[in-house]
Amino acid sequence: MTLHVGNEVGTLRRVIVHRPGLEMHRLTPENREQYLFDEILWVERAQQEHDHFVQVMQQRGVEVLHLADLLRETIAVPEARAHVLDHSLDERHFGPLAAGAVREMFEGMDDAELTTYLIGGITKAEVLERISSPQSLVVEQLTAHEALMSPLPNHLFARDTSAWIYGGVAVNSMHKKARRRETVHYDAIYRYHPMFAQAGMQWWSHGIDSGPATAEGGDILVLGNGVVVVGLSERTTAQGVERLARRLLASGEVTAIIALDMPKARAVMHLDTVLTMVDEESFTRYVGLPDLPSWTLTAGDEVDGELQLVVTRHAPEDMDKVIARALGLERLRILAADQDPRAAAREQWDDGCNLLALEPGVVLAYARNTVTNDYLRGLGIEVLEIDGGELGRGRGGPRCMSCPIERAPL
Ligand SMILES: NC(=[NH2+])NCCC[C@H](N)C(=O)O
Repeated sequence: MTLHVGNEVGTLRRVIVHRPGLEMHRLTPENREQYLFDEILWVERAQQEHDHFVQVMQQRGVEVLHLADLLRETIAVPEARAHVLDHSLDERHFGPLAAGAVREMFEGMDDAELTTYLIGGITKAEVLERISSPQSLVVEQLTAHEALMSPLPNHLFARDTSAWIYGGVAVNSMHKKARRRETVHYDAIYRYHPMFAQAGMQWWSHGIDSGPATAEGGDILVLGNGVVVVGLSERTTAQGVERLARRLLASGEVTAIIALDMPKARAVMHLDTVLTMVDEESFTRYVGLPDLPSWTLTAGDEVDGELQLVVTRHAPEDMDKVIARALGLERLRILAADQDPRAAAREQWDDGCNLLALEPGVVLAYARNTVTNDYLRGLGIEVLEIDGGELGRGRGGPRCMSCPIERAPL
């Protein structure tokens, strides 16, 4: 089996997901916003919904890997364990007084326990159950149930933190502080986990040291035909796209990157909240999305060993044409149910456009978006539904909750 994602809709073979756990129990009405959730979750129900999500994929023959298993198996490698702790626990976060003692505490945990707290974060009270209080202003000023290490509830949205693009992986630098430590986990998994360490894939980016040059997987669509579409969004910056584009184009695996200039707003925080692919020529597109200006990036000359990029601007009204041309199509088939703008906005907010294709013309969707789903069915598309009443509270649907690592070619 090869790790390769050369398109958005070819038969999905292997995918990484994350089942909600301890980290979701950490969300409160006070902190949910800081953690990018619009509501707190009924965790047990969210887990049931997630189990169903996984089951639907498995029934279609998809091999589903769980982030927590991958992380646990990764930190079983001593070098990987040290790498994760080095990048998770430095004194900028814990202060010079507590950092040593906290590190020792984590080093003493077995792989399963360490995995739980790396993802779930740890409170002051949980630390003091294990070690006597270090002399530390950082620890001192927390109340018992405040987090000494923050939880990572957005690991649920596996799509964003790493993204497979053709024969390589981009380990992404995350825009929001609440998500930055997620990158450490994926970085370690792809470097050290036995499934990936010898796989020989390309690394399109090392988010762990990319800082403000952010790019997130929800903004990246691998169209096929050597083309990638990227959203310049609330989360993905032009700097991030340039860095990614340079490596992609230098490899020769990618011939063009189309960057769409998106509105910067929470409701459309990533491109896949408004545009996803359903089959080789069809896209669901949110009707409220205006035509966007775009740029095509292609390879230029090499100057002093560095590939220069050619940047070509396109007018908003050419958006679909630019994408169609790159795909070698006459035109795109744009799918958007006919409904009043408020109803359409409600379904977009509930991830009606955030579809995960399991094969061409077969998509996974939240059941609540009845108008969109019925409309797609009317066009002969097979829509597999899951409940997302709880899962959707952090604003993400089936596409966001999945990180494909292998898809069949078309
Ligand atoms: N690819 C996506 N649309 N991801 C949705 C991510 C939602 C998450 N709560 C965030 O704000 O980051």
